[in-house]
Amino acid sequence: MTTVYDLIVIGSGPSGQRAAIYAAKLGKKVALIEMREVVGGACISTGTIPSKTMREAVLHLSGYNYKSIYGMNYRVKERITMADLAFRVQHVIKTEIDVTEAQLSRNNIEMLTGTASFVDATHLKVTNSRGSTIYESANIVIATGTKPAASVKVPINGTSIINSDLVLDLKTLPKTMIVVGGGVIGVEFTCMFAALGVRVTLIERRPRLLEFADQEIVEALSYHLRDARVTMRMNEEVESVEEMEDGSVVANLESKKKIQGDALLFAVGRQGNVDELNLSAIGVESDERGRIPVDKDYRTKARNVFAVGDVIGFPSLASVSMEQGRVAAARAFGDESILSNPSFYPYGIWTIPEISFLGKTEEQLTEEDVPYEVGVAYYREIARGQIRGDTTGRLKLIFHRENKSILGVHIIGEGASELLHVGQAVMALGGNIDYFVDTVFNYPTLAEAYKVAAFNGLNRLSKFE
Ligand SMILES: Cc1cc2nc3c(=O)[nH]c(=O)nc-3n(C[C@H](O)[C@H](O)[C@H](O)COP(=O)(O)OP(=O)(O)OC[C@H]3O[C@@H](n4cnc5c(N)ncnc54)[C@H](O)[C@@H]3O)c2cc1C
Ligand SMILES: NC(=O)c1ccc[n+]([C@@H]2O[C@H](COP(=O)([O-])OP(=O)(O)OC[C@H]3O[C@@H](n4cnc5c(N)ncnc54)[C@H](O)[C@@H]3O)[C@@H](O)[C@H]2O)c1
Repeated sequence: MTTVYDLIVIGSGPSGQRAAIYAAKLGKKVALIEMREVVGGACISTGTIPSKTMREAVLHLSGYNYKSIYGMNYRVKERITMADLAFRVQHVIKTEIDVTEAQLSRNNIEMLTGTASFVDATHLKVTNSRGSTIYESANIVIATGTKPAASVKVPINGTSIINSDLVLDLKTLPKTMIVVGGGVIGVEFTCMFAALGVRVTLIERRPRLLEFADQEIVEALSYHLRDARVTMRMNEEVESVEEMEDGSVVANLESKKKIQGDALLFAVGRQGNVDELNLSAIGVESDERGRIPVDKDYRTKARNVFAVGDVIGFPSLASVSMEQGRVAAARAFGDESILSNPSFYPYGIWTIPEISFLGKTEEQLTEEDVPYEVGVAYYREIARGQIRGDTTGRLKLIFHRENKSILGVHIIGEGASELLHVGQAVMALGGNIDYFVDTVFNYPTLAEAYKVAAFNGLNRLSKFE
């Protein structure tokens, strides 16, 4: 007898978990298929959680946040090892897995272990070491995520040539490191290794890093990278990578340059996990990056099959993936109550210093001929900035010149990702820049930067009145 469910979700990362839990809350019979031994997806095992925990350990042990107060030689631990970083990461991974398992279990979600593939649009085959079983469901959510993109010309060996899944497998901290790819992953790890004193060369084929972020903020980040002795090679493409006899690594660039380092991190994007799914059985095709096309409700061409999270492409964030999972599960059962607006989705980039933003960039607004003005607050003018020792951060508000509605919030500096949510709430609730002027903020806090930036912007406007 085939077991029948109301919803089957493939993949237990953030998007799959939220889809499964939302459907369970609607009283549906739900199963979650996961091919790994543990739940949580790339988010908990190899992506968000390990990298953000590693960053926290780097900041703490290197004393990074206090160097401007106690001097450049201040550090909590003299010789930081990869084992120091891995120790903290393993602890957080374990607790996150426990929390996730408990959530799934108390919502009565049935866990099926194995690799899922489509038989047709309502039947899935799940294969594990004990064999294959067929399950049936009227609705299916694909939440299979991504893996690091690979190249035959880059021999990943797990010791000196690695991808982001393998960073914590490095036995020792290299003295010099090559990072290929100036996207979020490449830049975040560049910052962490540079803060540990590693001399990093970052190679990016485009003219600038983090293309989707506001240019002024990226320029500020580039200043910090150079200050941390990072060499940036923009407009350069890595063609192949070689292991040398002495154990070092050489990146061969298309421009015929050769860059040598003790280790190389290959971070040139991600590839959707679609190979095992047998998508042709349901008439769905993925693109060359393994991304599955969907409509605004996350339905694929097979109308009862949804796809959410990284496997559908940009922005590929854990935060957004969770929301996509929730929306897809709701739509599968005709629930239109979730009114999620992608224009208010935030971006948090955990560089050092961190960057966070939402809404439009100055470049986008210029392109769209929107009349805007900008208000900026520098952390060095904010008492909390001085107290925390971050005097280089800044918060930029972009607002409409005529109705003063907020069009974008862009922050670089300590606490940026948390601080952004103040601007997000005001934007989402339809407030304008006057809100910040008329509101009393706790003092001394970084949130005060909103008020300073609003005054700065309004002062610029008043020059035209
Ligand atoms: C290094 C790194 C750092 C990141 N940092 C951040 C961050 O700071 N903030 C942020 O918001 N996002 C961050 N992200 C992105 C975030 O991790 C992803 O957006 C998120 O994990 C996507 O969730 P998902 O549910 O789509 O897929 P995943 O988390 O990838 O989970 C997919 C699951 O599906 C399973 N699966 C795949 N195929 C099958 C199959 N056929 N059968 C059964 N199971 C299958 C996989 O085993 C996996 O467990 C980071 C990513 C990386 C790589
Ligand atoms: N803080 C966060 O939210 C966070 C953190 C990490 C990852 N992520 C997600 O993970 C996803 C993947 O990140 P990513 O950085 O791997 O991918 P990406 O696609 O964002 O960046 C890859 C970069 O590598 C460059 N590149 C490609 N081939 C190259 C070559 N041969 N030589 C030199 N440069 C080359 C590309 O031009 C691009 O800028 C992102 O979409 C991101 O949303 C999010």
